Amino acid sequence: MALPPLQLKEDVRDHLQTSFINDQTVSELGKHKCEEEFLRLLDQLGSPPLFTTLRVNIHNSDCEHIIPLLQEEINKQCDKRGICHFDILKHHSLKDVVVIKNRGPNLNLEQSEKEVIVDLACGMAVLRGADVFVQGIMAAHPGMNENTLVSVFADVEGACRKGFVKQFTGRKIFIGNGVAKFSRDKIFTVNGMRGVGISMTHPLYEAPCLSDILPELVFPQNLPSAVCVHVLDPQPGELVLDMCAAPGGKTQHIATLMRNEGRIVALDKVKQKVKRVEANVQVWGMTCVECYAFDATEACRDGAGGSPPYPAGMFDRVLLDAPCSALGQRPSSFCKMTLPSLRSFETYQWKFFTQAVRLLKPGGTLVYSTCTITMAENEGCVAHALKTFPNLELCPQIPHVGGPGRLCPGLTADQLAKLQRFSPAREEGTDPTVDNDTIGFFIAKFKKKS
Ligand SMILES: C[S@@+](CC[C@H](N)C(=O)[O-])C[C@H]1O[C@@H](n2cnc3c(N)ncnc32)[C@H](O)[C@@H]1O
Repeated sequence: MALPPLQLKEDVRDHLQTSFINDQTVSELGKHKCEEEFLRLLDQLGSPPLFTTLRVNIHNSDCEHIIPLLQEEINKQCDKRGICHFDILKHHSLKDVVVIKNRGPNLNLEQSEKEVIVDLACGMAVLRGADVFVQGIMAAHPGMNENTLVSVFADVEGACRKGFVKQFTGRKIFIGNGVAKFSRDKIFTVNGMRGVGISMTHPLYEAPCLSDILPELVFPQNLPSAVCVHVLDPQPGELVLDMCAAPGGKTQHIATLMRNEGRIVALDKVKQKVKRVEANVQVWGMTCVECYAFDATEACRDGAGGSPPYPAGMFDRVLLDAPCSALGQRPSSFCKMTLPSLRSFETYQWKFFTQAVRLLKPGGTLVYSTCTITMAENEGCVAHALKTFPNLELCPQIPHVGGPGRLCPGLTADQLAKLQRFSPAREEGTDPTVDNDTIGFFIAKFKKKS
């Protein structure tokens, strides 16, 4: 293993393990297999997916036109970095997704004694193809000048102080080699330094760097997020609510599938983040979206009007891409979350869920999704929803490229088959594919009975 498994606080890990290795899973697979699967899951979460996916703008163009343009941009980038080109292919079933196979891990890289330490978020972005931006650099070897070859490490536990001079001996992981764009002095003494600080010429994992590539034509997005909006299946002319919209990737996708016809209400609690949603829909020329900074747990109020809150029974479709513990994100080396904060998501999500059900028209569609792996935030939430709201019916999903829901109390085999869980712990011996080597993600689709 080139990278260590995801490290969790002990009680969080125990909690997860107990819910994963439950009576149902043990009787189906046996305890040993369940334990192995859990370890595989933590291993995979520690490494980046081997595929990069981008959603393309099929409102103004199509894959046939966009792939050559994208190929040209990415080839230029590869030539600049001195790495081989990547092939870009259409996804086998999603008409608006293209796929790039990354490379790695490169286990033959020699490490330089000139080390650069970057913060964990920066390190995780590098593992998915980014360069090191100056803001992410925590420490650098005193002999680092412009064009010095350096080895880059991520500070796993956030223990390195900015500008630390000696060699950092805390927990760190090697993420590749690169060339410094500035001297150490400049990075730590000149105010307001920005831009690429280390160009990653030999990263542990090679993937294209996608920031700002053809923003009006492509949107880098994890595959399950794109699947989620296809499952919602919004139609031109409908009234759709995106309850937790920022940064707006799914809002942009909903607008595209609606061919910019109809009305989408996009809410997010954080005002600054709402600007990102606006920018992401504008860059694709979408004008059917209204964005509001609003607390979606209070989005339904009788007698309300044209801006939030809204009256019950108003929306044709609701997407609840809920705030969650985000334990499906990859790569992820270390999670500081405590057990009480992990557990707090279940109650928080329920507040959104009850509002979503009220806001939906009879006959309307609700899609609930998370980017986490816990049972309580996923299958547990669905079981609770079906018990609480007899007027909700669980629906099959199209497309269904992930696996079924995970065995748990309260859901039948038929119901689990209607859920879509993307689990990075793919079965032992199976090759990674774009559909099984993803972030951890969960989708449930409901219909409100008339
Ligand atoms: C999983 S992210 C949504 C990602 C988004 N759907 C996308 O695809 O780009 C969850 C979002 O919920 C927002 N959020 C958290 N609490 C909220 C609340 N009470 N009301 C509305 N949005 C909230 C967060 O700010 C965050 O942007």
